[in-house]
Amino acid sequence: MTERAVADDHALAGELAGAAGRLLLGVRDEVGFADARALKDTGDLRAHEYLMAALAERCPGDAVLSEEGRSAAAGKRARGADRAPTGNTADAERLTAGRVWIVDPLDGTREFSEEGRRDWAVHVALWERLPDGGGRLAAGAVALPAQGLVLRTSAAGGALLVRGEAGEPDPVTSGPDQPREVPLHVPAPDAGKLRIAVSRTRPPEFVRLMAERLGAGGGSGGGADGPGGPGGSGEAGRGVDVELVPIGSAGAKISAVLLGEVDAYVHAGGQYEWDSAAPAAVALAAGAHASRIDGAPLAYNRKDPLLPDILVCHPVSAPTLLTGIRDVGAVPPE
Ligand SMILES: Nc1ncnc2c1ncn2[C@@H]1O[C@H](COP(=O)(O)O)[C@@H](OP(=O)(O)O)[C@H]1O
Ligand SMILES: [Mg+2]
Repeated sequence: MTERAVADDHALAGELAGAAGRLLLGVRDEVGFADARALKDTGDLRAHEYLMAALAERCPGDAVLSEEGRSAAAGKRARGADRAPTGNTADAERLTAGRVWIVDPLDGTREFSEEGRRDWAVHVALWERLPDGGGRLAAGAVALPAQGLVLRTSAAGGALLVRGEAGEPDPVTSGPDQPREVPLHVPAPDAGKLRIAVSRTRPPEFVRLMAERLGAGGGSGGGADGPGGPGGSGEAGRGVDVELVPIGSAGAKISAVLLGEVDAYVHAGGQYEWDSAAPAAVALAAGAHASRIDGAPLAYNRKDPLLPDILVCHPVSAPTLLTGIRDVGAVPPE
């Protein structure tokens, strides 16, 4: 039986993601931007080691699956490191564990190494085994250190936006008269418009095709919101004004959906459980739709952590997007 070392896993996820985020801001200051490889390696390793040590101390007995913990098995060390990173819980143990922390110590490593970019994140999620043998994301937090924000699940149910936890509070959005913690609900899109976040470096080709089709009023119109698009009038032939917005980091893109900066995130072609576990936990708690691009639920703590595609949006947009994705032939075969 796993010993529960904390009363509130949600607050702990937020605290650890925020602290790792502050540490990463310090690494940016210390290492600088002249050698991008050195900055990426140092950031990955330091945030990973911090989270591994903090989870071992605060939640002894829980299993951990971290992006950087894989390198330990391969005996890989970051440049300048005197040893390989602390390893993940062995697969045999993780796959029978009751509680598994799924963490990405630095998501959007490329953007972290580019001066001035704010689209990188720290992901901390908790997966919990259910009595029926299945599992669910029980808690999650995404820190956006360069934006001074943490988005996390709440013990009361729902999600919270916490300002100033991961870094300096943004002076535009935070001040003495602004509450530090506010409930977070995914906003509905404007009628007839869809801003879709895509990878800066690996945008799936089908998203552009889908945008063109939706813009031309195409699609099989299977969505509950009709062929006019999310919140649209549903008049046949009227297109949705689709804009593709390149953003780095899965966590930053899903946060952008929850903060109303974009309306959806669509990705395919490759990704792992740590890239989406924490942001998906927060998104679902904030009332968003989060699924595979064929509409199937996202499943975590599998033997193979590959989880190559994802759709996150307001539930009102999900039928249009799932239909649009299917119509351009992007749904992978079973
Ligand atoms: N085709 C692919 N294969 C493997 N990982 C991918 C991928 N596309 C995106 N990712 C991972 O998903 C995260 C977000 O990517 P992007 O910024 O391109 O949207 C990145 O995580 P890391 O930065 O932790 O490596 C990236 O490595
Ligand atoms: Mg990642």
